[in-house]
Amino acid sequence: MAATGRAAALLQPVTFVTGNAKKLEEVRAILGNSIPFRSLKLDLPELQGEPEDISKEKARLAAKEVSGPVLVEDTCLCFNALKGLPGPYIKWFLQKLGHEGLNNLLMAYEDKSAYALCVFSLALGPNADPITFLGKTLGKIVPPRGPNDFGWDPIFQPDGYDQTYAEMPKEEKNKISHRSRALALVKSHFAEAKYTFETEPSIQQKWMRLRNLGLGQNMEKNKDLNNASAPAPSMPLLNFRLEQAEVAQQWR
Ligand SMILES: O=c1nc[nH]c2c1ncn2[C@H]1C[C@H](O)[C@@H](COP(=O)(O)OP(=O)(O)OP(=O)(O)O)O1
Ligand SMILES: [Mg+2]
Repeated sequence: MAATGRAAALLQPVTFVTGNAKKLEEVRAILGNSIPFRSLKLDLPELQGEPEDISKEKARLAAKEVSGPVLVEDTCLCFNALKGLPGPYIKWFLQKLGHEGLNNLLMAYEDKSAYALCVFSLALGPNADPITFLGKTLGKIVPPRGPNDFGWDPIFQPDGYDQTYAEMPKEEKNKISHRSRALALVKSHFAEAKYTFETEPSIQQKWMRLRNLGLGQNMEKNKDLNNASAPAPSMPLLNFRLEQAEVAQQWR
């Protein structure tokens, strides 16, 4: 299902899959109501390799898990003196070395410059080729300053600012961050592609219509599955929804 010419109809809203609550918080704040999405907390296995390949593979795995359209992202912190490392491995470097250890990695170098890189991948379904969106913010690595509530924020000071990401008000970080720059491209893509979404309430309305027409015998027992607050759909639920949507189509 490629986004060419005609608007693609997505059965479900896009699911943003991440195991990181702080990422989700920022994505929510940055996207607002611009793209209808829901979230699923899942720590996906990550391939080793180039950031774009890691992100794309995450999207493929996520789309299989969700059986629908997904958005994922992979974040890198790249030190220029180390030719881009730790890059996508920053999570493990941070976990093992902490902020001080990351600073120490650069002790032998004068060049403390670094960049934060965010690679979002959108997969429209389990068999679709993911599309990537890159956002980059240049800065430098400094001894930690500010609240320690999100990863390496206290040691990254973006160029042109005298505060670290951690010291900045959230809205300020979200204006210039690697994540917001990548999401600006995601937003433009959605605006251009004009995807249409089969939203939960409309599925529910169709279900009500079918039930009123006496076609809902098998659906009564699945009623709770159609609750909009139900957890993200598993394969059987998606099939069930598909059937419903298809049957509903005939009765439009
Ligand atoms: O804006 C950020 N400011 C500070 N730290 C950040 C930021 N964004 C990601 N991070 C941290 C989280 C993780 O330690 C590593 C990226 O690893 P990464 O695999 O992308 O994130 P994750 O495993 O926590 O969540 P996910 O389930 O989406 O893969 O950098
Ligand atoms: Mg991860």
